[in-house]
Formats: sequence, C-alpha cells, structure tokens
Amino acid sequence: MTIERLVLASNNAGKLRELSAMLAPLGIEVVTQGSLGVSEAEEPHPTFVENALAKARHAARETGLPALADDSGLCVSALGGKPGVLSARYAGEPKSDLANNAKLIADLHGVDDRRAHFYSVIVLVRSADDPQPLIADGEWHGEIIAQARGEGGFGYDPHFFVPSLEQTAAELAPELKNTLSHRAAAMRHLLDRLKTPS
Ligand SMILES: O=P(O)(O)OP(=O)(O)OP(=O)(O)OC[C@H]1O[C@@H](n2cnc3c(O)ncnc32)[C@H](O)[C@@H]1O
Ligand SMILES: [Mg+2]
Repeated sequence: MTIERLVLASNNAGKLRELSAMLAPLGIEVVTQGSLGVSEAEEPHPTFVENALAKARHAARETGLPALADDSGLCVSALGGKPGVLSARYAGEPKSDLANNAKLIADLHGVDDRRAHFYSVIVLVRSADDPQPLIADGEWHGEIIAQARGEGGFGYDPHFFVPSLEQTAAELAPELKNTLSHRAAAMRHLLDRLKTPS
C-alpha cells in the first residue's frame, strides 16, 4: 500500500503530537482533520476497534484522503476494565483530563489492586468504504498512583506509573513514551502491515 498523504482523524492534541512524531520518518504528508474542517465523529460503540474504524471512515469520507484513527483508553483491573472506551468522558461532559483523573483516583480510594493498562487500536483506511482496513493494537501495563507526577504526555499519564522505570508516563521523555506506549506498539504493528505488499 503506497500512501503519499493522510489525514489524522483525532481532535486530541496529545495524540496528534504522538502520532505525528511516529509517522514523521515515513515521508508521508500528514494533515490533521482539524486543519481540514472535519466535523466531530460519533463514537457510540462498545469496542475500541469499532470506534477507531468509525473515526477513520468519517475523516476519509469528509476529506477524500486516506485516514488514520486511534481509539484508546485506560482499563483498570479493580474497576472491571473501566474507564475503557469511555476514558475521554469518564467524568462526563465537557471532556476534562483533570476531572477524569480526579474521578479515577476517587474511585480507587482504599483499593489495593492498582493494576491498569492502556490500550490502543489504530486503524488506517485508504477510503471511507475501504473493504480492507489495516488494524493494529497495543497495550501498556502499569499501576495507578494517587499522587500525580510529571508534566508530559496527556490524559491519565500523570497517574500511570510504570514500575520497571519507576516513573509515570508523564515523567517520561516524549521520545521514550513514543517507543514504550500502547500507541507505539499499535503503530509498530500497523507499519509492519503497511510494508507488507497486498
Ligand atoms: O477521539 P479523538 O478525537 O482521537 O480524541 P479522544 O481524546 O476523544 O480519544 P479517545 O476517544 O480515543 O479517548 C481516549 C482517552 O483515553 C485516554 N488516553 C488514551 N491514550 C492515552 C495516553 O497515551 N496517555 C494518557 N491517557 C490516554 C485519554 O483520556 C483519552 O482522552
Ligand atoms: Mg474520542
């Protein structure tokens, strides 16, 4: 599959930064859906993969370009996998990282089991009705800590502690997060598939 230009189907500044950095070495021209005036896609589905597909198809339909979307979230063991697909709006509307983190920490008050993982599905469609979308996923395991640490990243990163590094995702240099994260793993798998002729 040869792609010269694609639209990033996300309105999340943190994600756009990370995805753009990961795609930079490929020599593909990357444009954000915001710069092309794409309307906000619905994300009504119970699974990450369905929401990622919906976002990618929507951006491809509105721009006529190949589109890449990420649907991701934080899955906390003691909360039965929540906030999961609802991670962006865990504390309700309007979306707020601060409010989401406050709710997460309140929900885990007094809970010993702090295990959690981030999950990302990245979907690439060549056109809105592409019958053969490229789909890849990745996970990143860690623990939720009550005290926020670090200024980097976005979303739940200040509370996502990686024991092997003794740092939160927000304390990691962006280049390091971009090699270790759920999104990095999904992107690696996707790019492997992209390189395979079909
Ligand atoms: O749908 P788009 O426009 O891409 O932006 P979004 O923020 O709504 O994205 P999602 O619907 O995929 O929701 C993902 C949420 O999961 C959280 N999240 C995902 N990846 C994360 C990461 O790398 N670090 C911290 N939080 C993350 C964060 O709260 C995101 O808002
Ligand atoms: Mg979203």
